[in-house]
Amino acid sequence: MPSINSSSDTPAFPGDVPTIDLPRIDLKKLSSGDKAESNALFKTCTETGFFLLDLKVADGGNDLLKEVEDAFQVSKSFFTSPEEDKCKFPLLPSNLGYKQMGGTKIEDGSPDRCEIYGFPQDDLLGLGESNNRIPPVFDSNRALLISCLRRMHSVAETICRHLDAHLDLPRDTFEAIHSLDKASPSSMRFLHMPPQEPSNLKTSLMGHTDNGSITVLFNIIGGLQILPPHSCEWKYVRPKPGCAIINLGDTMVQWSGGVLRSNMHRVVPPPGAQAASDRYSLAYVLKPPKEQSMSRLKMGRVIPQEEEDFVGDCTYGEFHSKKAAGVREGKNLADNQEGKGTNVKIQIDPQQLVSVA
Ligand SMILES: O=C(O)CCC(=O)C(=O)O
Ligand SMILES: [Fe+2]
Repeated sequence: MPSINSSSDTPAFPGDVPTIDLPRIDLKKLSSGDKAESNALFKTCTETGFFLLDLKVADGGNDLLKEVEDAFQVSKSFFTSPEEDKCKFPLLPSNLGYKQMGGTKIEDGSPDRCEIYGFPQDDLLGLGESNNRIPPVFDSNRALLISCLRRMHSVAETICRHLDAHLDLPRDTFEAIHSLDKASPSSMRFLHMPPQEPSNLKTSLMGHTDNGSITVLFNIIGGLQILPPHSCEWKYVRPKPGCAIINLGDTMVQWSGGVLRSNMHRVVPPPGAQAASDRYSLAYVLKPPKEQSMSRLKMGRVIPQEEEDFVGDCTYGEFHSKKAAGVREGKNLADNQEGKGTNVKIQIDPQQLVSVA
């Protein structure tokens, strides 16, 4: 397994593929309230909703990187176990559990090239009803996963604090919504994409916007692509050792009345020499409780109040089901939900849109 801290044991990411130059925000500076770093964070959250977060020198940053590396090993043990064993933990209606390779479709209606295990946060933290059956390899590594989850949640909280300030919201607005004390559908998502047959390369995970609030993503091998605002050309994100990739999800667009952005992204086979590598990723998907309202926040001087809410007054739980139903009906639900960066209608086949996280 390649290292998340250095690129020396990973085949090189090629220099000749189109990449997006995401800003690199320093967690240490954010944590100490650095103004310029905070402004850079807010700018990218309104433009693409994506950025790299440098963890290396932040307090606890290296501990998190080490734990993520260990968590990758745990997921590798799970994904390399026999299919019949993995299938004993099937996908639940909440999208948690094991999604087999090919369990969803890609743009052309063919099966995806990605297997996923979603570990519910509530189960890890002992909140709500915990009648989930957890695969033994994840179950026996709970201490590691809980520590890793708490660190990723704390990273998301730091981002929440800066967004509160820039949106002129009362302190702790987003933090309180996402408190670890409340039951929520948040999860740790482990993904595995094996190398593909070079003569038959297809999208591994189709285009989507994340339907939570903030995703803290770790990957080592390339393949993640973003469709930048006002563009029809997918661009690769070049993984940077020591950094997480952060992206905002749909709730942030709703609550901010479109000031923040949740951007379309997908995963394709790794480029160049990386194509022969197994690709593992870990996404901490921070979500609000199911009963949380999705209406835009009627506070502060930044969130526009004059327009209609995109999704009307509904709870997060209802929003989640509506989005999934819309996708089933073939409705393009991304074009008015991505936020400020969008002023052209993106032409995407509705079949490409799926609520994956
Ligand atoms: O594997 C990746 O790099 C991205 C995964 C992703 O977009 C997701 O889990 O929602
Ligand atoms: Fe995603």
